[in-house]
Amino acid sequence: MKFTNKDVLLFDLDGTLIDSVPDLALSINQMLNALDMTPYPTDTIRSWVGNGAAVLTKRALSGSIDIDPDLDATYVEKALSIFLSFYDKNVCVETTLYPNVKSTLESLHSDGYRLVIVTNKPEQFVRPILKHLGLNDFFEMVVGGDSLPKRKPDPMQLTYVCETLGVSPSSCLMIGDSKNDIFAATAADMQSIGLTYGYNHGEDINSHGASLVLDNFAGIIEALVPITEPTY
Ligand SMILES: O=C(O)COP(=O)(O)O
Ligand SMILES: [Mg+2]
Repeated sequence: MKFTNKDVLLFDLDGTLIDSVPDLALSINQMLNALDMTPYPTDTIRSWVGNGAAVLTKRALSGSIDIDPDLDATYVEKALSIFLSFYDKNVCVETTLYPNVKSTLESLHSDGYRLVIVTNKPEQFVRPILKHLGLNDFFEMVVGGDSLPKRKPDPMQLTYVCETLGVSPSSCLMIGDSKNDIFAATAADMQSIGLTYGYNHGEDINSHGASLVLDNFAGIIEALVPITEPTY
């Protein structure tokens, strides 16, 4: 599978560019500890990541990916604000880049692709993490999970990128580790690449209809037919 005529590459963040679970798990467990609740193993928390901070908090309070419908809204608000304040202090302590991410983004950027982050993570954390890991200058735009009324798997963030940059969905490619990324791309009429090494709630990324599935981030370069200068 090769992609042609792609100008804009939309990247998911957590589970795609960065392994942020160590810092997320630490902050979730600090929050649970502050509320006198039992902490969870990192692997359990990993399977809850991908739908934004509020959903992660509700899953942690429920002790399950399936949110307890009887959670008290005021209690959730309090827990979320505790989680966010702990995460704010530990946003990039043990977070790492996945293999080949930096070199691949560098190459795509210098080849003239326009690079955008579309994440469900709250926007306030995104640029600080990108700066810390030396990726910030590659991205001309960041859309967070709280930047708009809806987030992935809704297509709103992706459509917003198209409108803001003045491009059509057919000239964009969404790249992510979770079904939320693939479903959002499909709903926005965009092609997509799924990456196998991320979180995806323990599910197989092959089963969600991605245009292509890759094991290695560096494979993105080979999957793209290079943008060529117009010939006169
Ligand atoms: O739920 C999160 O915060 C992670 O979001 P992402 O995988 O869309 O970057
Ligand atoms: Mg992700």
